[in-house]
Amino acid sequence: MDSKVTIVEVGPRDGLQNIKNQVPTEVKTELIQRLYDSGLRIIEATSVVSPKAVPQLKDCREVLQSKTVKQLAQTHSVRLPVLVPNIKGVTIAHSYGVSEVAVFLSASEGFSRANINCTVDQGIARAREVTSEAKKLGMIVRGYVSCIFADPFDGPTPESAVLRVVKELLGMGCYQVSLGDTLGVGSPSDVRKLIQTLHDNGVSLRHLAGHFHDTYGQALANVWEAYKCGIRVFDSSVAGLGGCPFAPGATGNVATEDLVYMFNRAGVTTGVDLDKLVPTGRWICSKLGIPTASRASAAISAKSGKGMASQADRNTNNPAIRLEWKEVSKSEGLITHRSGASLRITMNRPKNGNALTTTMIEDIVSIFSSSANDSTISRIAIIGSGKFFCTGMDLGKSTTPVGTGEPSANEQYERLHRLFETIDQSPKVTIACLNGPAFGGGVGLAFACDLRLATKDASVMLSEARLGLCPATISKYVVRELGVPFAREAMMSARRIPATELETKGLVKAVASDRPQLQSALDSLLTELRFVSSDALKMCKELVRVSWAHGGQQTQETAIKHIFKQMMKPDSAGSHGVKEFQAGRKVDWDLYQRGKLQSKL
Ligand SMILES: CC(C)(COP(=O)([O-])OP(=O)([O-])OC[C@H]1O[C@@H](n2cnc3c(N)ncnc32)[C@H](O)[C@@H]1OP(=O)([O-])[O-])[C@@H](O)C(=O)NCCC(=O)NCCSC(=O)C[C@@](C)(O)CC(=O)[O-]
Repeated sequence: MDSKVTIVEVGPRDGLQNIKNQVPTEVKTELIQRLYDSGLRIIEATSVVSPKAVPQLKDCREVLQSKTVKQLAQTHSVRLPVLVPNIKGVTIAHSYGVSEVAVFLSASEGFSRANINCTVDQGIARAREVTSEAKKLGMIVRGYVSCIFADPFDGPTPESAVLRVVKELLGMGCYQVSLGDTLGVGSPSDVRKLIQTLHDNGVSLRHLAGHFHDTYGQALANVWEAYKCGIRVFDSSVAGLGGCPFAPGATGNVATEDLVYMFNRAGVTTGVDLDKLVPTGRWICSKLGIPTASRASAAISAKSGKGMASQADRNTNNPAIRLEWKEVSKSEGLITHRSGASLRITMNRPKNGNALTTTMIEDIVSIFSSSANDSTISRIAIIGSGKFFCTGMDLGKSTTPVGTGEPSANEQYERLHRLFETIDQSPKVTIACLNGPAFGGGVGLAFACDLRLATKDASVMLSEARLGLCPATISKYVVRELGVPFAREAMMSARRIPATELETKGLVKAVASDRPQLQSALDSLLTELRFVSSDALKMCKELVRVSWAHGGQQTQETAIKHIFKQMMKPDSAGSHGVKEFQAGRKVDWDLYQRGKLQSKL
């Protein structure tokens, strides 16, 4: 078997075409450069299609005339094909000096109509025209056939339909046809059967490429099977990005990193440097704010300790997620800032590890209580200043009530109970930002909150037993969040549990490399949360609370029914959200809330 394969990197086109938020042109061109630097030598740069159909790639002209693309094209060491659907696309591409285009057809009617607004026959006629024009202009043309195994609207695709389109594309002058499992539903046995049929009907395998999406986790296996059948060219996308806006439910392409890893292990040359490609995948994911879909990349990053950095990078590199915070109050040991509908409480006794004094406890309770009825506030974060998040109750000689007997013990119990219960019962989204270690009551603060972010140096320690105490008032929240076995072990060992361990167990949402990145991760999370309704989250919190406390009992059923009725009301957030969904609009719930309040004034 030939021990060399060619990879057609489709990340900048297929990978990005379905991303909702507009990716800046500079990011797209930097991605192309980085892919080139990783050794990829065929990179589909963009598509020149209707900006209404694919708004994400509406900056195709800017990409094509960018310094990066122009310089790369001049080196003649890389091919930068561009996807075009019609003569307009070829003409535009040609005017920007493009020397290779790709035409695309569907083997099935439903997807053809959705994707290019015509029947398969009309698509073939259009592709013939496009190919002929492109060749006249001196370009080479690649062909794609989509939906080789199934169509999202029509169901399974007959092999005869694929054969027909492949033959048409080759007949009109495409030098190669890429077989697209657009839905990502095929498995290796389907791949073998189809390739066999094409081969038996006179299609040379030298003219075929594989393009496998990974919806059912079969993409890499499909590549391997196609390779064993004799295919030597594969399309893939860095970090497994991608998906077609017209193929609902389909996920990204096979990840280039996984492909390279697999072929490297098999001694098959790809020309790609995995050590450079993996950071490229991490980088683009950080820019898009999404995790990688590449298993190889995740494993390699974890091994080199880069996984956490990538999480942090993902939260800091995006300039759009820096929020403006304004100080709104300051008291002994606490500073409160506000940004829109979010509050951030900073425990500010760094010299004492932010140990909780009576005043601090009362002030925290007061902030949470007053915001509970304030519909202009949707989210509350709590963070520490200095090295520690919070070292728990103040155990100073003159301040601690430990060992002082009944009346002060009762007072302290009431105070702590009120603190944790007020946070736990808050109808707002509550977020603990562990900027450093938390001990005892500090751990309680963290686990009475809904969500947690942490720096990599943060940790939690239920240190009480070392002092002859036990995590009494906080046990309610700690046991609920940690689960019985882990909570028992954490209490009994009184050991330091690092943020990374908490992250692995899903107890911390993200780990940042340092404090500035923690702040950035918080800003990013708060921004994400604007797009979920605070009313809906209040109901979600209630559902979780009731299933924890009364799971399987009538109380739970009654509460669910009550929440369900609230949700279905004509003036509910749900009623607005569903209408906006039907109109194809994404709701910024902070703006919605503000509008609602203004209309009441
Ligand atoms: C095919 C059309 C154009 C038909 O769209 P249409 O609405 O039938 O045709 P139209 O000619 O009336 O064009 C509509 C508007 O688009 C403009 N337009 C028209 N063409 C272009 C062009 N080239 N560049 C820029 N603008 C263009 C045109 O000027 C007009 O603008 P308006 O007058 O309304 O302002 C449209 O449906 C379309 O652009 N579809 C693109 C679909 C697409 O890009 N899908 C994703 C790629 S395919 C894929 O991902 C699968 C693949 C390849 O990866 C393999 C696999 O996995 O299967």
